[in-house]
Amino acid sequence: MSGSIPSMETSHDALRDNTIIVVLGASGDLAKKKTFPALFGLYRQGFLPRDVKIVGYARTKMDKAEYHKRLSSYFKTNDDPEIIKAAEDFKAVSTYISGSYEEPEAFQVLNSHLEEIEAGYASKEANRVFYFALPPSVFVPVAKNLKEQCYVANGVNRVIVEKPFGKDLDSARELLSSLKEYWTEDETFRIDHYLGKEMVKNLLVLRFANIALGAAWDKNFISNVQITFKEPFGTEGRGGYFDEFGMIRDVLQNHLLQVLSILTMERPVSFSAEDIRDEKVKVLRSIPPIAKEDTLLGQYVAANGKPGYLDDDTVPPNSICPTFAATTLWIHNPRWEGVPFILKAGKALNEAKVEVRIQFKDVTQGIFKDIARNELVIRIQPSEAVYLKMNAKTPGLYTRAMPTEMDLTYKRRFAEAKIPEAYEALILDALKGDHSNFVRHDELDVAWKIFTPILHWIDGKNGARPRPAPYPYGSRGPKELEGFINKYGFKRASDSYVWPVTNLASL
Ligand SMILES: NC(=O)C1=CN([C@@H]2O[C@H](COP(=O)(O)OP(=O)(O)OC[C@H]3O[C@@H](n4cnc5c(N)ncnc54)[C@H](OP(=O)(O)O)[C@@H]3O)[C@@H](O)[C@H]2O)C=CC1
Ligand SMILES: O=C1O[C@H](COP(=O)(O)O)[C@@H](O)[C@H](O)[C@H]1O
Repeated sequence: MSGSIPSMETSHDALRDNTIIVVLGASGDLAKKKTFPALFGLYRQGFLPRDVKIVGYARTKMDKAEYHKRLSSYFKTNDDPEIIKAAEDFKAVSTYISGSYEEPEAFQVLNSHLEEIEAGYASKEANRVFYFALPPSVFVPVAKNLKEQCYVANGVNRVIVEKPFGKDLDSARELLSSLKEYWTEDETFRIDHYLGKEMVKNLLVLRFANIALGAAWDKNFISNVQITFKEPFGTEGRGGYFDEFGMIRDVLQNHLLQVLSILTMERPVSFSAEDIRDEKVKVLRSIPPIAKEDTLLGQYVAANGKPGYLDDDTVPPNSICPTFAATTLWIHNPRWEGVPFILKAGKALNEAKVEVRIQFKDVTQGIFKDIARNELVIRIQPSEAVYLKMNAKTPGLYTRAMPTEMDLTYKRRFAEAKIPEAYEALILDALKGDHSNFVRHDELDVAWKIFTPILHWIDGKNGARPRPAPYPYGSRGPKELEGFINKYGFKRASDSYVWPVTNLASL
């Protein structure tokens, strides 16, 4: 079939029936905001295995009615009878067990509950998928207890684990090796939810299915690349968690580095998980640890009636944790030598946006004076879009060039398409046994190697801790940002550029 990508569409170990999905930490924030809504979305669209059962597990004591009431509050039904009916059906296949994360006896109770469900299966095959919506402090005891008390011999067992995977290279290695004592790499699905985002998944196709783009994808044509994450809100009550990690561990070391690796890797031999991940690891290994000089840190302060980071009661007083970070990475390989990759992310900024901006080099001057550079912008969210900023003749009886764009805005081009939620896509991949969009152990190792020295410097491991530059809540970031980006050769578009539709609400 023209345009199909065969190895992406098939999978060897897809779970089609006799499957229980166990959500551990079912009372928590992630379960509420992402895991259960995604499971419900998949259930409603008929993507979960036939006769699936979903079991919640956490310490909080809840009876069935209370648990079901909670589940109902997690789903948006929009008063649509079809969705309301699906929510009732989903609750009918959902049960809850409360128990500790440390005690084997509690997991024996969970196992008995799972066996009761499985006793009703027509065949002996039984598959169990365990989703860790849990704080990392209990990852290891839960992994151990599940393996020792809840592992089935006559079927497939899988664990889906959430970040953070450690705080630096040593702690990540320790965590990985502890989990590996109980669960094999093949059974483990490490989520980085950016790998489930539609536009991130599109990067491979954009790059390798377009010969014109592929031909210009190197140091000969590209001047600099920015990968930007902006959130318009602060930590707002999550400061306790955030302060322990900071912006680099929260977003750059995982989400933005994943985007960078797909953007810069060589063409994989096939779309199989290992071929893709081999190439990602290879390019990441060509990146040396980030230098202090290539780093800009910031922390938001009160402005426009909004509180500063230090005004959040859950943040330790006088914290110098960065809520904004920009770092420049260099890839020492023949394709990318000398091209700066600027990764920047911040909380409490002026807008919500995640995008990749690839700025091409100047055209030869002579017939043109001060002509704008081409830029390829890949907007990951909100409102997925790809647009190429290019120069064109202004229509009329004179010859003048103006910057314009070729624009692929999804809502216009694919008006009828439903863009899946990242967690829906990833849970479905885990059920199919497809690891392509999950993080392999060696990817994680090399990612931490790149970031650990700069994180240790920020943590004050080798001397005084750097103070982040203040920036007002709702601004574009620290005032030093413009100079920071310009020093890597970025040239801002001239004032004559008319930006493409930015009123996303109108699309
Ligand atoms: N929330 C989010 O938006 C995101 C979260 N994540 C990751 O997902 C995982 C879960 O996050 P989240 O749901 O926010 O976490 P929560 O703090 O909500 O914890 C989940 C559940 O774990 C139990 N729990 C909480 N603290 C402890 C503790 N100290 N010891 C033992 N059990 C505890 C609680 O259940 P009970 O007391 O009932 O057992 C709680 O409901 C984390 O690894 C997080 O980093 C990743 C991306 C986004
Ligand atoms: O992992 C995280 O990601 C979210 C942003 O996710 P998005 O899908 O809304 O872009 C971020 O808010 C959070 O701090 C971080 O832990």
